Amino acid sequence: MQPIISVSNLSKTYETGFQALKGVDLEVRKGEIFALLGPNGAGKTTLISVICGLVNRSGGQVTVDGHDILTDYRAARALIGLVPQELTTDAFETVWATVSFTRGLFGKPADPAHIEKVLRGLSLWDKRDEKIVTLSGGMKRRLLIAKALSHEPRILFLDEPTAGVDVELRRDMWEMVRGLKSSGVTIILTTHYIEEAEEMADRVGVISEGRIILVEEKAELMRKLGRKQLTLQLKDPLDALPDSLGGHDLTVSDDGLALTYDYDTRADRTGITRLLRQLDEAGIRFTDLDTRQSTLEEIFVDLVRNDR
Ligand SMILES: Nc1ncnc2c1ncn2[C@@H]1O[C@H](COP(=O)(O)OP(=O)(O)OP(=O)(O)O)[C@@H](O)[C@H]1O
Repeated sequence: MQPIISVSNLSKTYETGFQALKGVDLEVRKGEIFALLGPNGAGKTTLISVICGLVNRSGGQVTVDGHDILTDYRAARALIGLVPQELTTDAFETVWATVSFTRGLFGKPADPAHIEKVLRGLSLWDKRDEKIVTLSGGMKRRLLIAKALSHEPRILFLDEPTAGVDVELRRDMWEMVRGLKSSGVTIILTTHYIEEAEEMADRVGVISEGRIILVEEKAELMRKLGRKQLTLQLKDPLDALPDSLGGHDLTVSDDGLALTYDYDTRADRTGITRLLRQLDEAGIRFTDLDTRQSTLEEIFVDLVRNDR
């Protein structure tokens, strides 16, 4: 599929000499939800700030729907809506005025019907005449999104959209993001919350210390890298593992009634057949069994650790 954003060999060194991006290559596909995951300070905000033209690159190239972000800045920027982490807007403006004004900044003609739709979609319609200072934290977050959508962008960046928001707002945001995707908007979100990527993303990119260490389809990522855990509920408690089972990655629960076996779904042999045979030979009976796939969180922690 045609990429809508292409980043190649992008680097960024801040004035302090700190190299926040080290040769990033990334393509975001049209219409997808792309989650950029990474620990604190990994370079997520720097990367999206460069793509949105807020921070100058030190090297490399970025195009947005074919427009170079430097030489063709206006065209590139007009396609993008950015929901930053914090609100930096005139506190004494009303909700309606600030969202309408933001649209104008992108050279778009006034369109009260669109602004109304955006405000209603974010439950801000009743607050349209209120001054920003009077809004709650959650309402301010909604306002940030309204501003970003005011000029009907084709690409929406959400920088840690749900950090510190309540469950209701998080749910509303996820619903809004799904709605935007179904209308063809490409969404890139940065997050610390793995469940957010797991819930929302089509693809996941992991960034660590200024480098993209992995880009994968979410489902593929979980399938390929996921470790699985097999838990056997034992008929009789086990005091200790018999020597014959010493070769397996096994743990006995404190009460001796559950045995867990960790295995790698990528391995040619998972060892399950052998394990079950050896259990039988050792006279260990079980009453139930289940398997559990690693979460994206576990995968992510593993990836970042291995990269060090
Ligand atoms: N203006 C700046 N000058 C110098 N260093 C900076 C500047 N902005 C960011 N950095 C450094 O660049 C690194 C990457 O920062 P960035 O904000 O991109 O990370 P992040 O992945 O978004 O982190 P977080 O999840 O904490 O928001 C950090 O070490 C940060 O201290």
